[in-house]
Amino acid sequence: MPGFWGRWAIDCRAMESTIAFIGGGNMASAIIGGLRGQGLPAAQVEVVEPWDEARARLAQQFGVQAQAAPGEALRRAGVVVWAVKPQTFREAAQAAAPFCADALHLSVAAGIRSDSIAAWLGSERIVRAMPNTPALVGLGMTGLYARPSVGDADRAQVERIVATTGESVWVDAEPLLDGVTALSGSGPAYVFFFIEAMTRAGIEMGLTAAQAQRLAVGTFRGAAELAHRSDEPPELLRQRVTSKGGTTYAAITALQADGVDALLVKAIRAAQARAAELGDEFGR
Ligand SMILES: NC(=O)c1ccc[n+]([C@@H]2O[C@H](COP(=O)([O-])OP(=O)(O)OC[C@H]3O[C@@H](n4cnc5c(N)ncnc54)[C@H](O)[C@@H]3O)[C@@H](O)[C@H]2O)c1
Ligand code: PRO
Repeated sequence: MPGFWGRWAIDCRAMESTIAFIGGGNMASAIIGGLRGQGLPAAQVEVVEPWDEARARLAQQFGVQAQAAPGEALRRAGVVVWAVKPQTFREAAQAAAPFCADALHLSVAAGIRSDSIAAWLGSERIVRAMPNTPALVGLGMTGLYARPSVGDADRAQVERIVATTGESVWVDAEPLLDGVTALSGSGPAYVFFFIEAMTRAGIEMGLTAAQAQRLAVGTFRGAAELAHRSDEPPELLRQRVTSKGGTTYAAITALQADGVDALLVKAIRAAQARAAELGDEFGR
Protein backbone atom coordinates (compact mmCIF):
# COMPACT_ATOMS: atom_id res chain seq x y z
CA MET A 1 0.00 0.00 0.00
CA PRO A 2 2.63 2.68 0.87
CA GLY A 3 3.70 3.05 -2.80
CA PHE A 4 0.14 4.03 -3.61
CA TRP A 5 0.30 7.09 -1.37
CA GLY A 6 3.33 8.50 -3.16
CA ARG A 7 0.95 10.55 -5.33
CA TRP A 8 0.09 12.85 -2.43
CA ALA A 9 2.48 15.59 -1.55
CA ILE A 10 1.80 15.87 2.18
CA ASP A 11 4.80 14.92 4.22
CA CYS A 12 3.92 13.57 7.66
CA ARG A 13 7.52 13.03 8.72
CA ALA A 14 7.45 16.58 10.00
CA MET A 15 4.38 16.02 12.16
CA GLU A 16 5.30 17.17 15.63
CA SER A 17 3.57 14.80 18.03
CA THR A 18 2.10 11.37 18.48
CA ILE A 19 -1.39 10.71 17.14
CA ALA A 20 -3.57 8.38 19.18
CA PHE A 21 -6.58 6.44 17.92
CA ILE A 22 -9.32 5.26 20.25
CA GLY A 23 -10.73 2.33 18.28
CA GLY A 24 -8.65 0.60 15.64
CA GLY A 25 -11.28 -0.62 13.17
CA ASN A 26 -12.10 0.28 9.55
CA MET A 27 -12.02 4.07 9.77
CA ALA A 28 -8.99 4.24 12.02
CA SER A 29 -7.17 1.87 9.66
CA ALA A 30 -7.97 4.07 6.65
CA ILE A 31 -6.51 7.13 8.39
CA ILE A 32 -3.53 5.26 9.84
CA GLY A 33 -2.84 3.88 6.34
CA GLY A 34 -2.81 7.41 4.96
CA LEU A 35 -0.53 8.73 7.70
CA ARG A 36 1.91 5.82 7.51
CA GLY A 37 1.93 6.04 3.72
CA GLN A 38 2.87 9.71 4.00
CA GLY A 39 5.83 8.86 6.20
CA LEU A 40 4.55 9.15 9.78
CA PRO A 41 6.72 6.74 11.82
CA ALA A 42 4.86 3.84 13.48
CA ALA A 43 6.27 4.96 16.84
CA GLN A 44 4.24 8.17 16.51
CA VAL A 45 0.95 6.26 16.32
CA GLU A 46 -0.79 5.02 19.47
CA VAL A 47 -3.93 2.89 19.23
CA VAL A 48 -6.34 1.71 21.91
CA GLU A 49 -8.19 -1.32 20.58
CA PRO A 50 -9.70 -3.98 22.87
CA TRP A 51 -10.15 -6.63 20.15
CA ASP A 52 -7.10 -8.95 19.85
CA GLU A 53 -7.59 -9.66 16.14
CA ALA A 54 -7.81 -5.96 15.27
CA ARG A 55 -4.60 -5.26 17.22
CA ALA A 56 -2.81 -8.04 15.36
CA ARG A 57 -4.02 -6.64 12.02
CA LEU A 58 -2.79 -3.14 12.87
CA ALA A 59 0.64 -4.54 13.75
CA GLN A 60 0.81 -6.59 10.57
CA GLN A 61 -0.55 -3.93 8.17
CA PHE A 62 1.01 -0.79 9.59
CA GLY A 63 3.65 -1.91 12.10
CA VAL A 64 1.67 -0.16 14.83
CA GLN A 65 1.57 -1.59 18.37
CA ALA A 66 -1.92 -1.16 19.80
CA GLN A 67 -2.89 -1.37 23.48
CA ALA A 68 -5.95 -3.21 24.77
CA ALA A 69 -6.85 -0.39 27.16
CA PRO A 70 -5.98 3.28 27.59
CA GLY A 71 -2.92 4.08 29.70
CA GLU A 72 0.01 6.43 30.27
CA ALA A 73 1.22 6.18 26.64
CA LEU A 74 -1.79 8.29 25.61
CA ARG A 75 -0.30 11.31 27.41
CA ARG A 76 2.20 11.72 24.56
CA ALA A 77 -0.58 12.28 22.03
CA GLY A 78 -1.03 15.77 20.61
CA VAL A 79 -4.07 14.61 18.68
CA VAL A 80 -6.57 11.92 19.69
CA VAL A 81 -8.77 10.48 16.94
CA TRP A 82 -12.00 8.99 18.26
CA ALA A 83 -12.86 6.12 15.90
CA VAL A 84 -15.26 4.06 17.99
CA LYS A 85 -18.91 3.34 17.21
CA PRO A 86 -21.38 5.99 18.44
CA GLN A 87 -22.79 3.37 20.83
CA THR A 88 -19.43 2.92 22.62
CA PHE A 89 -18.11 6.50 22.51
CA ARG A 90 -19.25 7.51 25.99
CA GLU A 91 -17.74 4.41 27.64
CA ALA A 92 -14.50 4.77 25.66
CA ALA A 93 -14.30 8.47 26.56
CA GLN A 94 -14.74 7.78 30.26
CA ALA A 95 -11.85 5.31 30.21
CA ALA A 96 -9.44 7.37 28.09
CA ALA A 97 -10.22 10.97 29.13
CA PRO A 98 -7.93 11.02 32.21
CA PHE A 99 -4.92 10.37 29.94
CA CYS A 100 -5.57 12.91 27.18
CA ALA A 101 -6.88 16.09 28.75
CA ASP A 102 -4.54 18.41 26.82
CA ALA A 103 -4.89 16.89 23.34
CA LEU A 104 -6.73 18.12 20.28
CA HIS A 105 -9.67 15.73 19.79
CA LEU A 106 -10.87 14.62 16.37
CA SER A 107 -14.04 12.52 16.33
CA VAL A 108 -15.18 10.54 13.30
CA ALA A 109 -18.25 9.11 15.06
CA ALA A 110 -21.54 9.56 13.23
CA GLY A 111 -24.13 11.65 15.02
CA ILE A 112 -22.36 12.21 18.36
CA ARG A 113 -22.46 15.97 18.86
CA SER A 114 -19.50 17.98 20.03
CA ASP A 115 -21.45 19.17 23.12
CA SER A 116 -21.52 15.56 24.33
CA ILE A 117 -17.86 15.01 23.51
CA ALA A 118 -16.89 18.25 25.27
CA ALA A 119 -18.82 17.18 28.38
CA TRP A 120 -17.28 13.67 28.40
CA LEU A 121 -13.72 14.88 27.82
CA GLY A 122 -13.83 18.18 29.70
CA SER A 123 -12.30 19.93 26.68
CA GLU A 124 -13.35 22.43 24.02
CA ARG A 125 -10.56 21.47 21.58
CA ILE A 126 -12.84 19.30 19.49
CA VAL A 127 -13.18 18.85 15.75
CA ARG A 128 -15.70 16.47 14.25
CA ALA A 129 -14.95 14.75 10.95
CA MET A 130 -17.17 12.66 8.73
CA PRO A 131 -14.92 10.66 6.39
CA ASN A 132 -15.85 7.86 4.00
CA THR A 133 -14.28 4.54 3.08
CA PRO A 134 -12.67 5.60 -0.23
CA ALA A 135 -10.18 7.09 2.26
CA LEU A 136 -8.67 3.60 2.04
CA VAL A 137 -7.46 4.38 -1.48
CA GLY A 138 -6.67 8.06 -0.87
CA LEU A 139 -9.91 9.25 -2.50
CA GLY A 140 -11.92 9.96 0.63
CA MET A 141 -14.27 12.91 1.08
CA THR A 142 -14.43 14.27 4.61
CA GLY A 143 -16.74 16.87 6.13
CA LEU A 144 -15.20 18.84 9.04
CA TYR A 145 -16.70 20.94 11.82
CA ALA A 146 -14.74 22.69 14.57
CA ARG A 147 -16.08 23.98 17.89
CA PRO A 148 -15.91 27.77 17.96
CA SER A 149 -12.88 27.96 20.25
CA VAL A 150 -10.71 25.69 18.09
CA GLY A 151 -7.86 27.82 16.73
CA ASP A 152 -6.31 28.05 13.28
CA ALA A 153 -3.29 25.93 14.19
CA ASP A 154 -5.54 23.09 15.37
CA ARG A 155 -7.67 23.36 12.22
CA ALA A 156 -4.53 23.21 10.09
CA GLN A 157 -3.31 20.16 12.03
CA VAL A 158 -6.62 18.40 11.33
CA GLU A 159 -6.45 19.33 7.65
CA ARG A 160 -2.95 17.80 7.42
CA ILE A 161 -4.16 14.54 8.93
CA VAL A 162 -7.29 14.31 6.78
CA ALA A 163 -5.41 15.27 3.61
CA THR A 164 -3.58 11.93 3.81
CA THR A 165 -6.92 10.25 2.99
CA GLY A 166 -8.27 12.58 0.29
CA GLU A 167 -10.22 15.85 0.21
CA SER A 168 -12.11 17.72 2.91
CA VAL A 169 -14.85 20.35 3.21
CA TRP A 170 -15.43 22.50 6.32
CA VAL A 171 -19.00 23.22 7.39
CA ASP A 172 -19.72 26.10 9.75
CA ALA A 173 -22.83 24.72 11.47
CA GLU A 174 -22.65 21.38 13.27
CA PRO A 175 -26.10 20.04 12.15
CA LEU A 176 -24.80 20.11 8.56
CA LEU A 177 -22.53 17.20 9.49
CA ASP A 178 -25.63 14.97 9.68
CA GLY A 179 -26.24 15.86 6.03
CA VAL A 180 -22.59 15.16 5.17
CA THR A 181 -22.91 11.81 6.96
CA ALA A 182 -25.99 10.96 4.90
CA LEU A 183 -24.52 12.14 1.60
CA SER A 184 -20.84 11.24 1.49
CA GLY A 185 -20.30 9.27 4.74
CA SER A 186 -22.88 6.64 3.80
CA GLY A 187 -22.59 7.49 0.09
CA PRO A 188 -20.16 4.74 -0.94
CA ALA A 189 -22.85 2.22 0.08
CA TYR A 190 -25.32 3.81 -2.37
CA VAL A 191 -22.75 3.55 -5.15
CA PHE A 192 -22.04 -0.12 -4.32
CA PHE A 193 -25.80 -0.72 -4.22
CA PHE A 194 -26.12 0.62 -7.78
CA ILE A 195 -23.10 -1.39 -8.90
CA GLU A 196 -24.70 -4.53 -7.44
CA ALA A 197 -27.98 -3.86 -9.30
CA MET A 198 -26.20 -3.06 -12.58
CA THR A 199 -24.16 -6.25 -12.25
CA ARG A 200 -27.35 -8.25 -11.61
CA ALA A 201 -28.89 -6.77 -14.76
CA GLY A 202 -25.78 -7.68 -16.74
CA ILE A 203 -25.99 -11.29 -15.55
CA GLU A 204 -29.71 -11.43 -16.43
CA MET A 205 -28.80 -10.28 -19.95
CA GLY A 206 -26.32 -13.16 -20.36
CA LEU A 207 -22.98 -11.59 -19.38
CA THR A 208 -20.76 -13.44 -16.91
CA ALA A 209 -20.64 -12.03 -13.36
CA ALA A 210 -17.03 -10.97 -13.92
CA GLN A 211 -17.85 -9.18 -17.18
CA ALA A 212 -20.93 -7.47 -15.72
CA GLN A 213 -19.12 -6.28 -12.59
CA ARG A 214 -16.16 -4.99 -14.59
CA LEU A 215 -18.47 -3.03 -16.89
CA ALA A 216 -20.49 -1.63 -13.97
CA VAL A 217 -17.47 -0.62 -11.84
CA GLY A 218 -15.63 0.83 -14.83
CA THR A 219 -18.68 2.84 -15.80
CA PHE A 220 -18.99 4.35 -12.31
CA ARG A 221 -15.32 5.13 -12.22
CA GLY A 222 -15.34 6.75 -15.66
CA ALA A 223 -18.56 8.70 -15.15
CA ALA A 224 -17.44 9.96 -11.73
CA GLU A 225 -14.09 11.06 -13.16
CA LEU A 226 -15.85 12.76 -16.09
CA ALA A 227 -18.16 14.64 -13.69
CA HIS A 228 -15.15 15.51 -11.52
CA ARG A 229 -13.10 16.94 -14.40
CA SER A 230 -15.97 18.62 -16.25
CA ASP A 231 -17.12 22.21 -15.78
CA GLU A 232 -20.58 21.16 -16.93
CA PRO A 233 -23.33 20.03 -14.53
CA PRO A 234 -24.16 16.30 -14.23
CA GLU A 235 -27.57 17.00 -15.75
CA LEU A 236 -25.96 18.10 -19.03
CA LEU A 237 -23.54 15.17 -19.00
CA ARG A 238 -26.55 12.87 -18.59
CA GLN A 239 -28.41 14.54 -21.46
CA ARG A 240 -25.40 13.89 -23.74
CA VAL A 241 -25.74 10.15 -23.12
CA THR A 242 -29.48 10.24 -23.70
CA SER A 243 -30.46 10.19 -27.38
CA LYS A 244 -34.12 11.05 -27.93
CA GLY A 245 -36.03 7.77 -28.30
CA GLY A 246 -32.86 5.77 -27.67
CA THR A 247 -31.79 3.18 -25.08
CA THR A 248 -30.80 5.56 -22.27
CA TYR A 249 -34.07 7.42 -22.72
CA ALA A 250 -35.90 4.12 -22.16
CA ALA A 251 -33.94 3.46 -18.96
CA ILE A 252 -34.20 6.99 -17.50
CA THR A 253 -37.92 7.14 -18.31
CA ALA A 254 -38.43 3.85 -16.44
CA LEU A 255 -36.44 5.19 -13.44
CA GLN A 256 -38.44 8.42 -13.39
CA ALA A 257 -41.77 6.60 -13.78
CA ASP A 258 -40.96 4.68 -10.57
CA GLY A 259 -39.80 7.84 -8.81
CA VAL A 260 -36.29 6.51 -8.23
CA ASP A 261 -34.75 10.00 -8.00
CA ALA A 262 -37.25 11.03 -5.29
CA LEU A 263 -36.68 7.71 -3.52
CA LEU A 264 -32.95 8.36 -3.45
CA VAL A 265 -33.50 11.78 -1.87
CA LYS A 266 -35.86 10.15 0.65
CA ALA A 267 -33.25 7.50 1.47
CA ILE A 268 -30.56 10.12 2.07
CA ARG A 269 -32.92 12.11 4.30
CA ALA A 270 -33.54 8.89 6.29
CA ALA A 271 -29.79 8.60 6.84
CA GLN A 272 -29.67 12.26 7.93
CA ALA A 273 -32.50 11.65 10.42
CA ARG A 274 -30.72 8.57 11.76
CA ALA A 275 -27.52 10.56 12.30
CA ALA A 276 -29.48 13.05 14.43
CA GLU A 277 -31.12 10.16 16.33
CA LEU A 278 -27.71 8.61 17.06
CA GLY A 279 -26.72 11.92 18.66
CA ASP A 280 -29.86 11.85 20.84
CA GLU A 281 -29.63 8.15 21.69
CA PHE A 282 -25.94 7.86 22.46
CA GLY A 283 -25.02 11.45 23.32
CA ARG A 284 -25.17 12.73 26.88
N1 LIG B 1 -17.19 2.76 8.19
C1 LIG B 1 -17.58 3.90 7.62
O1 LIG B 1 -17.93 3.98 6.42
C2 LIG B 1 -17.56 5.17 8.42
C3 LIG B 1 -17.57 6.40 7.76
C4 LIG B 1 -17.54 7.57 8.50
C5 LIG B 1 -17.51 7.53 9.88
N2 LIG B 1 -17.56 6.32 10.49
C6 LIG B 1 -17.57 6.33 11.96
O2 LIG B 1 -16.35 5.77 12.40
C7 LIG B 1 -16.54 5.16 13.66
C8 LIG B 1 -15.88 3.80 13.63
O3 LIG B 1 -16.50 3.05 12.60
P1 LIG B 1 -15.76 1.80 11.95
O4 LIG B 1 -16.48 1.49 10.70
O5 LIG B 1 -14.28 2.02 11.94
O6 LIG B 1 -16.12 0.71 13.06
P2 LIG B 1 -15.29 -0.57 13.48
O7 LIG B 1 -16.23 -1.47 14.21
O8 LIG B 1 -14.54 -1.11 12.31
O9 LIG B 1 -14.21 0.01 14.52
C9 LIG B 1 -14.51 0.37 15.83
C10 LIG B 1 -13.45 -0.26 16.73
O10 LIG B 1 -13.60 0.23 18.05
C11 LIG B 1 -13.21 -0.80 18.92
N3 LIG B 1 -13.72 -0.50 20.27
C12 LIG B 1 -14.89 -0.90 20.85
N4 LIG B 1 -14.97 -0.42 22.11
C13 LIG B 1 -13.85 0.31 22.32
C14 LIG B 1 -13.35 1.05 23.43
N5 LIG B 1 -14.04 1.16 24.58
N6 LIG B 1 -12.14 1.67 23.30
C15 LIG B 1 -11.44 1.59 22.15
N7 LIG B 1 -11.87 0.89 21.07
C16 LIG B 1 -13.05 0.26 21.16
C17 LIG B 1 -13.80 -2.04 18.30
O11 LIG B 1 -13.17 -3.24 18.79
C18 LIG B 1 -13.57 -1.79 16.82
O12 LIG B 1 -12.39 -2.39 16.35
C19 LIG B 1 -18.04 5.10 13.91
O13 LIG B 1 -18.39 6.03 14.90
C20 LIG B 1 -18.67 5.48 12.58
O14 LIG B 1 -19.84 6.24 12.74
C21 LIG B 1 -17.55 5.15 9.81
N1 PRO C 1 -21.00 4.42 8.12
C1 PRO C 1 -21.55 4.88 9.39
C2 PRO C 1 -22.97 4.41 9.57
O1 PRO C 1 -23.50 3.72 8.72
C3 PRO C 1 -21.47 6.37 9.34
C4 PRO C 1 -21.37 6.74 7.90
C5 PRO C 1 -20.95 5.51 7.17
O2 PRO C 1 -23.58 4.75 10.57
